[in-house]
Amino acid sequence: MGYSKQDVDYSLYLVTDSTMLPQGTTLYSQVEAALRNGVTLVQLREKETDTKIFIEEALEVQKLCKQFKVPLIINDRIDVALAIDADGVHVGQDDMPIPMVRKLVGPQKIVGWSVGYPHEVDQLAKWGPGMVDYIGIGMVFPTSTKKNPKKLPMGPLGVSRILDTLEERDAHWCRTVAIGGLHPNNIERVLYQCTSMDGRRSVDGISVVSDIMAASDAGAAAANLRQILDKGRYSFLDFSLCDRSTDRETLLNVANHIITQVTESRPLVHHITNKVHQNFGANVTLALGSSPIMSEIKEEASDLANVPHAALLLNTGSVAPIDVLEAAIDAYNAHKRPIVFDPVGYSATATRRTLNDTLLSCGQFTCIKGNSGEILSLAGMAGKMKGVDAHECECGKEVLIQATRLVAFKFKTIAVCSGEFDFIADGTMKGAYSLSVGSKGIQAKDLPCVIVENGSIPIMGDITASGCSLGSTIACLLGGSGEEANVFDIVISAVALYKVAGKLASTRCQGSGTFHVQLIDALYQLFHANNPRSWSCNFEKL
Ligand SMILES: Cc1nc(C(=O)O)sc1CCOP(=O)(O)O
Ligand SMILES: C=C1C=NC(C(F)(F)F)=NC1=N
Repeated sequence: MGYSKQDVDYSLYLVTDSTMLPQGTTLYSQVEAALRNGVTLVQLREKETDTKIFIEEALEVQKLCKQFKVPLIINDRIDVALAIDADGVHVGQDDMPIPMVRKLVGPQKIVGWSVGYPHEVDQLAKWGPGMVDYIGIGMVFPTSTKKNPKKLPMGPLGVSRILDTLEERDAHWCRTVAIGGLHPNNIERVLYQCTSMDGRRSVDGISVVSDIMAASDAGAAAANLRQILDKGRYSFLDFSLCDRSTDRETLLNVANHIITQVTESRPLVHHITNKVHQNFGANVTLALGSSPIMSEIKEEASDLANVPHAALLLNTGSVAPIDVLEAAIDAYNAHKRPIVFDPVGYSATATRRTLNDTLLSCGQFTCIKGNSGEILSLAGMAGKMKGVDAHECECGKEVLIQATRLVAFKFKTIAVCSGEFDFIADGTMKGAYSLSVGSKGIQAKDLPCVIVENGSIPIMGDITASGCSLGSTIACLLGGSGEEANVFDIVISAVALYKVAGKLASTRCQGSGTFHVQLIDALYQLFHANNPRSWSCNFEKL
């Protein structure tokens, strides 16, 4: 190998499989086309091939790799790797133990290991730098390529957890690739979402089998993956994620402009929400000059996402089947339209936690909004909760600010923690992602955060769907905004509008029944007056 192990480029790692070759292609034609179009590392993985043929294939593939100066890794078969003097080997958890592999291949060869759990990183760290050079983190998404998988898909959150463990164990020498069900429709999201909490690590590359090996045009498939890797920006919205300073003056101007745009565009706000919220959410949406639709029909999700200015409010108090929710997330992500996610009762029960975790791993949300209990749980700070109900969470502002920033960072989203004080943090990083270096040192504590408050409104907690309808309000403003708007400003404007309306309604109502009606009136009046300068709430920019 004419280069040192440190120089290996893990960015686009092809793992071969001869059982899925399309008509008219061969193992060699697919590998060569892939090498010609940006693959930087090749692993020969032929689980069903006899040794003699495997050796012949390995020697042929080795010639191709040498032509393109790309290292060749042999999967599992240490004997074959030694026989042809390959550049390295990759072994799984049930294959030959790593220390034995290292002893056989010597210090110069690349040794890769399949890792699916943090405890396997603990072992790798114990062995130290001379053993494992890189790990394949998988499987990220479901895949039919790996027969009898022993692991469940871990999702982007699972990848981030492995990256965190590498950082915690200071395994700085170890490189990483993600693998499992990776395709053009989800790779940007993996690169964007999978960063360690210390801001220092993201995966060094992605590894694919079927996206290239089963492609009728392997060169085009590889080139497409290459451009995704080099792009460095996940544009999950068709409007900008540009940064904007949110001082009060600017913000009030922006709020006025956003409301004007909503008025002109009358956004379609697609609610998938719980039965209690449906009627009230529809009336809040209408009061805000927007058009509500409550649809839980899987087949129409794509048509609705395609309607100009559509936005999705996904409130997991809904009892819609999970495949409907996942289809809606896919549709709105595919159409680059905003999704507001309200993980109602997150972690209150194991069922809800599992449902919410599944949804969190299957898409990119523009905004995640919850009460303090939900946000603390999402942040992994549930220990700070006193009870599951928001009112009982008497933890201080500092803790809630920290939790809101952690949720924003973990999910690369605009996180909203609603309560007497509303906390809003921007973790979108303007959609930027980089291989290897994570968020370039930016951590949750560094994220922009704004506090909106307007005095306490106790009666807000005495009506149904008051929190859920903040979600409707955020979705209306996100749906109606134009391409130059900034998502952080839009969400802050929506939170402020809702807070001012709540306060106004609480001074006019005679009880919780009229509060409901007064809240809709206040939203209607504030929206149509469109005079944010008159809004009484305070902003604090941290
Ligand atoms: C070889 C392999 N290892 C996995 C793991 O999770 O360790 S998943 C996998 C197959 C990945 O194939 P595709 O890119 O076609 O989904
Ligand atoms: C099972 C595997 C898991 N990961 C990888 C790679 F991505 F290449 F590291 N290769 C494998 N064969």
